[in-house]
Amino acid sequence: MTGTRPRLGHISFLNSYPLLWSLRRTGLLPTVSLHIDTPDKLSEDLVEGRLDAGPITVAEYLRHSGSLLLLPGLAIGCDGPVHSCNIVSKVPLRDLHDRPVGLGTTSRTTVLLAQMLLEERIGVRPRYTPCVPTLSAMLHHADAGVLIGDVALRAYLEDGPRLGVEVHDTGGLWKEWTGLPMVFAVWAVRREFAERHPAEVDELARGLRLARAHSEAHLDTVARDVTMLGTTVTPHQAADYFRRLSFDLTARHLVGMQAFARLAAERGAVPEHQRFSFLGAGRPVGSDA
Ligand SMILES: C=C(O[C@@H]1C=C(C(=O)O)C=C[C@H]1O)C(=O)O
Repeated sequence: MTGTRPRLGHISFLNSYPLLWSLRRTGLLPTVSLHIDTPDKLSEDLVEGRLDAGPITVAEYLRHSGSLLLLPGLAIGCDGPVHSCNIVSKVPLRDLHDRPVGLGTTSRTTVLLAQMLLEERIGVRPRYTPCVPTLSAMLHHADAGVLIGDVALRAYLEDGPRLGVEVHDTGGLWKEWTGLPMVFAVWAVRREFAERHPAEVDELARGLRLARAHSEAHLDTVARDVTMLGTTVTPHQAADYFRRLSFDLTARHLVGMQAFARLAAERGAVPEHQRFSFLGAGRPVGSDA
């Protein structure tokens, strides 16, 4: 890559380990400046211009879509239960009316989805409160909580059953409700950065898609390597988890994202009439990965 090294975000959760595993092997890593953080921070950094490109939680993308271009073929989503975007609860969800529910501060999309599910699907109106994203904090301060990432996965695999709390999978609940895939995060580049550095950004987008495809072709090997992260997740659990996640942004995922955008707009949580603008739309892009 010539001159500019794009400042690229990377999510510090297990869900993004396959991409990092591949970035190390497919040659893109030395051409970028990688910033690893939680999705809330990365989204804010991208919107405020401290990053040039990277993953952004869908709720924040919908709030700032005018200044961003989506990178095709990249997402963190699911088509059914995902195991790491959960409502954990001491009581059945239908008993949460007027009860405190903690919203984990690392999430912007799952916390919105959980509110839709609780209010529009289950029919309760809890009292929401922002909360440190750990299971113990949630259960200490509230009757239920919304958690994402590794702590949510651990709640599903170990802590929930051990502590006797219910773990409700928002990906699964969304699928039962709408029949659609759910997209939690997309990859985007700042529009003005893409206009100033078109060649670098095309190369970045192609390199990321190549890395995604490479990791998808080697998921069992990637899952075996998770033991090096010091996580309690076993390679078998990791392989199952990685296969639940959708890393591609397919036409069906976009339909799911549109449905989420509509419901979010009805609640006044994001602007109405979203148009998703992709990098390369309207002009020929070099060869595709
Ligand atoms: C599947 C996940 O997707 C995520 C959920 C996000 C959110 O709720 O805002 C943001 C980014 C992704 O990390 C997860 O975190 O486990």
